[in-house]
Amino acid sequence: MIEKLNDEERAVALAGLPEWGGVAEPDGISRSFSFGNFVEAFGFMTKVALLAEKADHHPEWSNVYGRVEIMLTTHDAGGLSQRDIDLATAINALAA
Ligand SMILES: C[C@H](O)[C@H](O)[C@H]1CNC2=NC(N)=NC(=O)C2=N1
Repeated sequence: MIEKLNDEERAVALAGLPEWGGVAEPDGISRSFSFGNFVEAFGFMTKVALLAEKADHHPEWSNVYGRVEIMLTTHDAGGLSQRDIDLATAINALAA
């Protein structure tokens, strides 16, 4: 069973993900991505979807034209876990 990160683990993880901010409710992290148009944004979402499915860890997200908002939390743990940090790191690599 995956567990929530403790305060120290959380601080270390967030320091390594400066583009991501903490979300209180639900306990997680979020990042906003901007693309030039809808096709680029949706192409990015398609890549994230494949990553997420492979990891069996799925984002809560929204898209408006070229903007994609992603929030990561672990339902099974009731908050932020290492699985969110791993997925955020992989998403950052995709967006780089
Ligand atoms: C049954 C299934 O494996 C679980 O519900 C997985 C799927 N994707 C998930 N995604 C996220 N973000 N949190 C989870 O706890 C989670 N659990």
